[in-house]
Amino acid sequence: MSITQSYYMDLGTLTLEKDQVIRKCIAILGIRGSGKSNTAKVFAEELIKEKVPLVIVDPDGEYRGLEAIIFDKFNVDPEEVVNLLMVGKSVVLDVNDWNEEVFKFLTTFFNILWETSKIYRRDIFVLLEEAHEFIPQGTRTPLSDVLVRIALRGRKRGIGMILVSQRSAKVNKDVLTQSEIYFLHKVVHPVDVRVYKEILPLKSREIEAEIKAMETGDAIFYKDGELRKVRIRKFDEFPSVIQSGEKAEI
Ligand SMILES: Nc1ncnc2c1ncn2[C@@H]1O[C@H](COP(=O)(O)OP(=O)(O)OP(=O)(O)O)[C@@H](O)[C@H]1O
Repeated sequence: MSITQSYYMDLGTLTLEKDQVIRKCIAILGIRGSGKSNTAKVFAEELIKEKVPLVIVDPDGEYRGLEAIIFDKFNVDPEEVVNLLMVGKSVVLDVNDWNEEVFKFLTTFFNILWETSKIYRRDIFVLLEEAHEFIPQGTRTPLSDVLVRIALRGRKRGIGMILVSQRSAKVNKDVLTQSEIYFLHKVVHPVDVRVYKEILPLKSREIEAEIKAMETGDAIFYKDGELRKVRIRKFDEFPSVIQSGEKAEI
């Protein structure tokens, strides 16, 4: 007798099939403390369980406890890190100490990832925490250029993207409006509420009422015209199986 593999991602009151999410662009938005990083971590954890590796760009050192290799020094060959992804390992790039070296590393890394995925295609995800910092609206850098290209054209090469941001209005508009799945946590600022009004097919009053009632972990889930209020489960910071919680040395 064989054990059937589960292809379902358990996110709390929401269950998604892996095939519904791979190669998609997913936006997770909300104010500080609304639970968006928790949502992103739960999502990442479920992808890893389904053998879909991620590269997580983490400016706040929040992505501990995942089955992933953590880099916080960038004197490594970016190609080697791309190769880890291509063999199915997830990677956290802890970019807390932001400087020119990190910027160059990320730019080179994502360009190599883009080129490699043309030849050696496998389903992977790029997760950008504080996405407005990397793909801002109205400003271009060599890094934002390659990330926007991946977000908009990555699907054909197997690359999905997860954007996490507390400043919806400051994220590159093309990428945000072309996202295919949204987790919209609480927002307060009228500029960010307006972004939700552009995304959701609801009346302004309805959106305002929904947002007002939201608590930490609550989100509006929106995908292919389907709209649901969901509650995301809490990420377990200390899972029983940690393959690599230490700093990476390669
Ligand atoms: N679904 C949830 N159930 C229970 N607790 C949650 C949930 N989501 C988040 N929390 C808790 O709320 C706090 C804030 O969560 P989180 O860091 O995910 O928010 P955030 O929106 O990403 O904030 P920030 O922008 O500051 O990172 C954390 O202590 C987290 O454990």
